[in-house]
Amino acid sequence: MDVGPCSAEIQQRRVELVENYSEHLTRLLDVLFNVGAVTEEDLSLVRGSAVLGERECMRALLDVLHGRGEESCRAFLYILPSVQDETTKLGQANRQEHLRKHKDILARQHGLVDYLSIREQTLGQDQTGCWTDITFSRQAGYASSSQCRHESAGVGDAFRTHADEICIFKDVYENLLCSPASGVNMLSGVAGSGKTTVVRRLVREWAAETKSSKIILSLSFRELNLITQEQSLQDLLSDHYIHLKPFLHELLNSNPTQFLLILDGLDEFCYPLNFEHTPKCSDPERVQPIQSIVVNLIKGNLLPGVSIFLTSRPHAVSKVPPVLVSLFYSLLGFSVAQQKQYFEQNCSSPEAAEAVWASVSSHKPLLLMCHIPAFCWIVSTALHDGGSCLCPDSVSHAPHVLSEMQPILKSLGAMAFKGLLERRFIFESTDLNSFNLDSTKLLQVFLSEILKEDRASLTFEKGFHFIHTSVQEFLAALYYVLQSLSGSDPFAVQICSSYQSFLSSQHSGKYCNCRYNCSEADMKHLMLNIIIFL
Ligand SMILES: Nc1ncnc2c1ncn2[C@@H]1O[C@H](COP(=O)(O)OP(=O)(O)OP(=O)(O)O)[C@@H](O)[C@H]1O
Repeated sequence: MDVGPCSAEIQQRRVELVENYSEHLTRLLDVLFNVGAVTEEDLSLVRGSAVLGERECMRALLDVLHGRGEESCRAFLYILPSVQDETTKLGQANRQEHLRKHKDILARQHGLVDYLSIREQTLGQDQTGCWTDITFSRQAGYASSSQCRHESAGVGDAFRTHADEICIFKDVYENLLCSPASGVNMLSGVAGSGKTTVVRRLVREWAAETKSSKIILSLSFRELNLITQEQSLQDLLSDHYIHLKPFLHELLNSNPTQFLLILDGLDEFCYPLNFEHTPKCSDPERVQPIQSIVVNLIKGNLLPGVSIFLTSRPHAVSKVPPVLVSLFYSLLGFSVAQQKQYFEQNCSSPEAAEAVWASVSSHKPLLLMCHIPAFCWIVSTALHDGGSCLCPDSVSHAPHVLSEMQPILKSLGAMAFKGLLERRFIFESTDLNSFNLDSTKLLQVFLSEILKEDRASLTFEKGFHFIHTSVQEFLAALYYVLQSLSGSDPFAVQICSSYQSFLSSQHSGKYCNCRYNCSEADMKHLMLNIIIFL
C-alpha cells in the first residue's frame, strides 16, 4: 500500500503524538467522528483499549488512522493544534474556577471572629467593621535581642521613640502580595497584639481582589501540631486544600514564586526546629516529619522562590536564624488615635464610645495597655454600653458571681495549665470530663467549640479551644496562683489527676506529639510573667 505524506508523518511522530496528545483523546475522537475521518466501529475499537490506559487508546487511534488512509490522516493532522488549544483553554478556565473557589474557601476560613458576639447582638454590622488599622514597624532582617524583661513591658515604647520605619497594613499587604519579592517575612508581636487578625485581614483582602497573581496558602502551627505521621509537603497541602488537589502537583513544580505561604503562630509549634541538622529536601513529594517540612520551607529548599509570612510572639522569633529572615515586621499595636477609632467602631453607640474613651484616656495604665488590641477588645466587651456594668449594683453583685464561678474557673485553669505544659491549645470532650467540666453556659464563655477532622476515620469530632490563647494563659496563671497559695504543687496535681487519664483515653494516639515541652522552670517563669503583667 502506498503511504501518503500525512500517514508517513504520523508514523514518524508516533512517540511524540502518544506523549503529548493522549490526554486530548476524547476531544480528538469527537472531532474526527464529526468530520467523517473515523467510523463508529473505529471509535469502539479505540475505546476498547481503555482498560490499558489512554496512551494505549492513542496508539490504537494512530493504527486506525493508518488503516483508513491518507485523507483521514490529513484530517487528523489538521485538527491537532486546535484541539490542543481548546483543551488547554478549558483546562485554564477550570483552573481559574478552582482558584476562585480557593479564594472563597480561604475567605470563609479567615472570617473575623468576635468570640463573645457582642457586636452581632448590639451592632448588627458586617464583619468588615471589626478591623481597625494598626501600626507596624519594619526593618531588614532582625537581630537577636536579650530576653531579660517581659516582652509586654516594651508595649508603647515604639510609639514614643520612632526608632524604626513605621508602616501600616496596606504597606505589608503590598509587599507580600503585589511585589515579586520572595523569602521569609516575619511578623512579631506580643500576646493579643493582633497577628492572627492581620493574617485574617490579609487573606480576606486578597480574596476580594481580582488582580493579585499570588496564591495564598495559609496554615497555623496550632494545626500543624496535630500532624503526628510523617508526610510530604504535597500531601499536607492537598489534605488541607482538597479543591486544589488536581493542580497541586503542577502548581508546586511549575512556579513556586506564585505562592504566599502563611504560617501563623510559630510560638505555638510543639516540635523543635533544627536548622543545622535537618536533612536537606527539595522534593515536595518526599515524606518527612512535619518539623523537617517547616525547616526546608523556611530555608528555601522546598518551593524555592516562595514568599513566606511567618508570625510569632517575640520570645519564639529566635527559633528562626536571623540570616533566613529578609524582612522583619513588629506589630506595635494601636496608636492613641487608633485606640479611639477602635472604640468608635466597637461600642454600641457614639455616646457609649465616648464614655469608654473617657474612662480609658483618663487612666494612664489602661491607655498604655490599650495599645494592645486584645485589651481594647476586653475593655470594649466589658464596657460596650458605656460602662453601665460598673454601676454600684453590678459591682456589688460581682463578688457573689465570682465565688459561684470559682470552682469552675479553677478546673478550667487546671486544664489550661496542663495544655500549656503540653503546648496544647485544642482539647477533647475526654479532657473536659477529666476536669469535671461539662458544656455549661459558663463554659461557653471561655471555650469555643470546633469540629476536628479525624483523617484516619474520615469523621469529624468535637474539639474545644479557649476563646483566645491569652485567656488560656490567664486561667492557667490563676490556677497556678491558687494552687501555690493553698500549698499544693500545681505540677504534681496535673500529672496525677488528668495526664494519666489523658494517656489512657481512646484518642491519645492522635496526640502522641503532646508531650511535656515546657520544663517546670520555664513554666514557672511564664506564669510569673503573666501574673506580673496582669
Ligand atoms: N486590627 C484590629 N482591629 C480590630 N480588632 C483587633 C485588631 N487586631 C486584633 N484585634 C482584636 O484583638 C484580639 C486579639 O488579636 P489576635 O488574636 O489577632 O492576637 P495575636 O497577636 O494573634 O495573639 P496571640 O499571640 O495570643 O495568638 C482579636 O480577637 C480582636 O478582637
